[in-house]
Amino acid sequence: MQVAFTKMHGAGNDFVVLDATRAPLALSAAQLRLLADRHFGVGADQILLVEAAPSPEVDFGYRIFNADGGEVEQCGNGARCFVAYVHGKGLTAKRRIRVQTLSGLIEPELQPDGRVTVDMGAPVFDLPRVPFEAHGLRPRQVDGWEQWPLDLVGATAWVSVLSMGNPHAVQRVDDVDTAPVLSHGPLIEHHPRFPRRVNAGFMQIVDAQHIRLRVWERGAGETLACGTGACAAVVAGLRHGWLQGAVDVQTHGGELTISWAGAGQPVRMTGPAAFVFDGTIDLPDLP
Ligand SMILES: N[C@H](CCC[C@H](N)C(=O)O)C(=O)O
Repeated sequence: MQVAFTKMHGAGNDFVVLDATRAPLALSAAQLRLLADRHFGVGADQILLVEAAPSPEVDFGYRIFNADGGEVEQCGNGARCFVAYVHGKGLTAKRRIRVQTLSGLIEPELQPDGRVTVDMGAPVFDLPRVPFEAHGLRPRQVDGWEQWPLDLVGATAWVSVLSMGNPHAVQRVDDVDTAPVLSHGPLIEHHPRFPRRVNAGFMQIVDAQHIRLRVWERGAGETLACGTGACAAVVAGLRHGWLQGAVDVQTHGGELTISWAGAGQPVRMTGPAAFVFDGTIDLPDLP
């Protein structure tokens, strides 16, 4: 099957974007994994599907699949690329669009300087909705908010737990360059307390308005940037009282700016979105 695609990235978090607005596109998990494969396919952290509006209240549908082929609820860097894609490809003349995802409505907006701002919706702290199974665990209160102990092999990670539509476990570290991202990241991702797995964030507080962040992503491994991970880290830092106001998040792939006005309010993320190339791939039928 010939599949046309566009390769994009948001701060180095890279995507294969597929236009399914004119005809539905049903790919198997094996086909999605092949598309994301950096040796046998195109290569990407996630596959983004652009779909026709599922209801009159929104402009488009937006589906996200990790490199492992699993569908997920939200992708922040992808949301910025999404609006750049639909505007750049002439699918809309709007610069602010309403997009339906599995986890709800988001509103990305193209800014005059080419960066994109996204209303990512409000964070969720209700542990069963993350989901996180806390029964039998005793949290510790750190400054303004709780952290939960995760028993890893021979170590305990104390994490702040929340959802940005997708699950996040954020821990504070002294130096992201020496943080155990590659060793502890997969252990946290697959920890039994997270029945749908989890994205593992490692946050270094530089000052009240600057952090450095690395994220081991569910279904993709360490990425150069994670938009929802940046939102989750800043929300955790604000709740703990370590951060204030709009926060610049430095990742290996670039810089994001995140702000949150508090409980029940949406998180706003601003950052880049880049086109890389268009292509087609002859995708084999893989069940
Ligand atoms: N790996 C994530 C999905 C992609 C999120 C990330 N690429 C972003 O920019 O938010 C998950 O399984 O929830």
